Amino acid sequence: MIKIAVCGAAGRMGGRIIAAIKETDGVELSGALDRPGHPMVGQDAGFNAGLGAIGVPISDDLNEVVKGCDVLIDFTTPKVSLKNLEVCAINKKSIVIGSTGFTPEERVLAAELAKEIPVVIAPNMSVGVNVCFKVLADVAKILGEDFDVEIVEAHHKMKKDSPSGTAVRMGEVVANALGRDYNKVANYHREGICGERTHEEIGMQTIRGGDIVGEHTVYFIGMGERVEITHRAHTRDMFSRGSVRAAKWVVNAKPGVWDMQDVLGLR
Ligand SMILES: NC(=O)c1ccc[n+]([C@@H]2O[C@H](COP(=O)([O-])OP(=O)(O)OC[C@H]3O[C@@H](n4cnc5c(N)ncnc54)[C@H](O)[C@@H]3O)[C@@H](O)[C@H]2O)c1
Ligand SMILES: O=C(O)C1=N[C@H](C(=O)O)CCC1
Repeated sequence: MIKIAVCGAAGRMGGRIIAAIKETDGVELSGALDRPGHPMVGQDAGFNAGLGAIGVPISDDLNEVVKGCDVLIDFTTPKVSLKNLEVCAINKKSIVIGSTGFTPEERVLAAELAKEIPVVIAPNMSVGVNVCFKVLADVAKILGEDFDVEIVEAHHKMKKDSPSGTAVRMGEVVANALGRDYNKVANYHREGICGERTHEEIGMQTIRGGDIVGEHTVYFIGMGERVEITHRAHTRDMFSRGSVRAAKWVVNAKPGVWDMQDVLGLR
């Protein structure tokens, strides 16, 4: 039985991950963690999952929760995830990180901390989005330089980072396939007389509102036709099931940073 602890247990994803652990064979919830001072600390973790009491209280003691697990699933913020990664490395535990909004410097630090333990970091744990990542590279290569690339994403109004981690990854996949440097060609802002679109840029547009779970469209726009690749999430459950699948996979992986392409065998 693989012992999984969940960090961010009082959050939107935390509740769904606890529910996914409960429905999955071969795993058990060993601990649940949220930030010191959160009103749900001390309460049973099953309530946020809609399960009623399951006998695992939400703790604010990171070291104790990590010591009691084989793998930590963490959906919080980049800064919290880096701290969790450090504590997992000290205790030789695996970790699955779903938090988004990492800066390039934070990604380097994560890779440094992952030298001793296996780590999955993925901006999107759904099978559908990961298939999109794979086909986007092929589509970009086939359509080539004659098509302009624009990415539009939409999420709920509580989301803190922008653009989404998934949209950034889609931009990186397309830029790599076209031999461009994503950080140089991403255009996050158009306003006023900003001039014609450059050939190489990848436009990134963000919509925030209500309870949208997550939608991403990559547009390949040519003269006379366009191709659109869209993914729409209906619930958070395929992110949470993906994170449990990653947790079962990562406990047998070699040290280093992996992502869902590795977990799903899509590389
Ligand atoms: N990879 C994916 O598939 C995927 C899917 C959905 C969301 N996300 C990402 O997951 C993250 C969380 O999303 P959410 O909608 O659940 O957010 P949320 O705000 O509902 O939940 C985050 C939780 O983390 C807790 N937290 C904050 N600081 C903490 C600390 N120091 N220790 C322990 N817990 C702490 C918060 O109290 C909160 O309960 C975001 O970065 C989001 O973009 C990723
Ligand atoms: O709800 C969120 O927040 C989501 N974040 C991820 C991202 O930033 O790509 C995945 C989709 C949901």
